[in-house]
Amino acid sequence: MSYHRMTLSKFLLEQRKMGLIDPGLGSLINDIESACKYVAAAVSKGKLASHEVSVGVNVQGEEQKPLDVIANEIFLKICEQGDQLQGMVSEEMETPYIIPPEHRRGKYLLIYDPLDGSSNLDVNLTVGSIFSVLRAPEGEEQLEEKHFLRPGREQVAAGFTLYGPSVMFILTLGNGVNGFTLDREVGIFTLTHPNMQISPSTKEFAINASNERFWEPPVRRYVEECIKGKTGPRGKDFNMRWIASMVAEVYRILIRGGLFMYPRDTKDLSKPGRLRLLYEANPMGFIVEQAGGLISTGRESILDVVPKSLHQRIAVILGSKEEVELLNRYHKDYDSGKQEEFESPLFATRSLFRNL
Ligand SMILES: O=P(O)(O)OC[C@H]1O[C@](O)(COP(=O)(O)O)[C@@H](O)[C@@H]1O
Ligand SMILES: [Mg+2]
Ligand SMILES: [Mg+2]
Repeated sequence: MSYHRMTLSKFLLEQRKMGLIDPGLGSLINDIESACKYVAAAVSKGKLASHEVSVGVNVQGEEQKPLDVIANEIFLKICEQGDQLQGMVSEEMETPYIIPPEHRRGKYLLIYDPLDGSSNLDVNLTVGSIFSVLRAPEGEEQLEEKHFLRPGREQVAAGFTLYGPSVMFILTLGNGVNGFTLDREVGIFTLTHPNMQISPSTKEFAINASNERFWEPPVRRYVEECIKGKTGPRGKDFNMRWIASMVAEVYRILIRGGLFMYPRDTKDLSKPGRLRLLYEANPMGFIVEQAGGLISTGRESILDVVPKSLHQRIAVILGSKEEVELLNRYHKDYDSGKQEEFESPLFATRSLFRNL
């Protein structure tokens, strides 16, 4: 039983008492928490939850799963009724949802990925929801798309959930990262992972290696050196993971360190990365930096990027500080011409996994 632990509601109350958040933000996090519990219940029903939902192709051109649509609706309905928002942006909606006047009393904007890693639903692996909270503009008559296009540094809260063997809620309000586990029998999130910290060094990295031939030289150099292990320049053996579910990858990094990247590649030059800036990279970046890690494109901190569009994609490198710093250095070396070996046409045709 979990009754001796601090609940998420009590945690938010304490934050309010200490003057770290205002009551509106506390209520909004409570609404998001409720939405996540409903999504968790739907996800755990699997195919049983999926009937009678019409799915299509979302604005990214990706096929929606029924649970993407169900989770999106749950967030919309619960967070609108909570009266703390002016508007919402979601992976599953092309344009912002402006809260109708009768509920538009709040001071915040919510940006979310209702279900992350949804390609894992069919195989019953961990998925989650990701959210980012911004302050709504003051004194604006009309809320518009441009009001959501703000750098990640301006987030006032961010978090994600895991719908896995246990349901978890990871939260930052800008003063550290705390993890809560759902006690399913009583329906309450309780604080199980206070003050989460990412270790600065690691021996684990995560990348979708099937894209190897499209990687830029600095990324190839990094991965090659990790694979060489003890016999290479890193002088230690590395392990590799790829879950194809960013929420699960970031959680693993919060627990035991690591490096995760979906870097810029040449697969589709119209897309500067796979992951989305507003509802994947920014909230995860806020969490990772609050836990002592780093997030970068390889060339700049993601949290400083000024978004140009709602569904903008971006290169993501995040996790243990020393590894992200190393990758930043490799990008710098390459851009300044110092990484000559990797510019040679010979290297471009070599496979990291064949010729070691
Ligand atoms: O299938 P790939 O190319 O390995 O991509 C995996 C990545 O795509 C994502 O699933 C994208 O998220 P969505 O499921 O919300 O579209 C990430 O969670 C994950 O890191
Ligand atoms: Mg996602
Ligand atoms: Mg999604």
